Amino acid sequence: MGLEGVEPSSFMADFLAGCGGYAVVDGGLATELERHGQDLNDHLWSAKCLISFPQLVRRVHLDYLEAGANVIISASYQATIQGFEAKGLSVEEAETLIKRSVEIACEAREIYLQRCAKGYWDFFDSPKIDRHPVLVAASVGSYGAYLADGSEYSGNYGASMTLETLKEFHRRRLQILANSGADLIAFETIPNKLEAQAYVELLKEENIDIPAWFSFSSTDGTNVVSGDPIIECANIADSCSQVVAVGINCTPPRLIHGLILSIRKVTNKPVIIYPNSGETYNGETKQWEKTRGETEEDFVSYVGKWRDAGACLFGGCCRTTPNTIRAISRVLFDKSS
Ligand code: MET
Ligand SMILES: [Zn+2]
Repeated sequence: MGLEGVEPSSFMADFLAGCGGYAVVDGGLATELERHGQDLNDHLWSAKCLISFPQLVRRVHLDYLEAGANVIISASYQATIQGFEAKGLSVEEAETLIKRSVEIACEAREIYLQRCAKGYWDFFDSPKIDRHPVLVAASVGSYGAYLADGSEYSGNYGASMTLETLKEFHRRRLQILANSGADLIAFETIPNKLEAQAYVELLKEENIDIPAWFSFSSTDGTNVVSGDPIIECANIADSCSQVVAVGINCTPPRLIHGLILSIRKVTNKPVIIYPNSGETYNGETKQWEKTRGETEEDFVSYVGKWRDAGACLFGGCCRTTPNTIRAISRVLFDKSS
């Protein structure tokens, strides 16, 4: 199926065509930094690494590119001016770090493309990789991700939360990311309708001139984490002409198929999915817990089914690794090695 029946904007259509019909998105960033030994048990999460170990952030982006990713997502998910200020940084320093997150991803792309041009990989006898188009997506995490109090996974911001408050929270970072050299904005792990609406209005009010994707998360396969129906959320994304893909991230693989079908009922925009490993994050203990024993093999065995259901962009979220991405790439492009 793939692109059949889908009318993406020319931006996404051209990109997908250049990738061979489907695109591979990277895998978990913060959890991969943790796997490399970083202690990110902090309100800033992956953004902490922008300060303490930017070379590692670049290395992980590069690992994902080598694994076959066509899209890498910047380490700005939890990088907010308000969060950096709370750590004692000035507004100027915070803004520089947010911009830097995209620059680091662009540097990784540059290194990768240079290596491809030089045939570096053949020389080192690494798995052969084709030169492929690469986009840098600037990550925007939710207000709940900034709060780092679990509301990222409940979508519950309290009765007094308003659209205007959310817009003001996100406005400045979005302006910075839109002018950072990123190809598009990745609004990730959106937990409720209100925040999706805030993003739509901000894209318009701020005349953001790069495209965006909207990606929601779910724990029941029908609603996003707040309980708002995925269909209503996808409708909001569909209403915005700058949105070039709509989908799901940081959600267990077993729920993805049904969610793709729901999203496709209300939009013809390309569907993006990048599930987590199937483990569950416990906000209190701040640990990932095994749930139904989903393994990497299970994850990858779903990919063909997700493609048949109409998804066009495939990657991984928390606790997935470059190995997951390599396997997705093999399934999609039928690579023998
Ligand atoms: C909680 S979802 C996190 C998404 C982010 N792009 C990351 O991988 O770190
Ligand atoms: Zn995640």
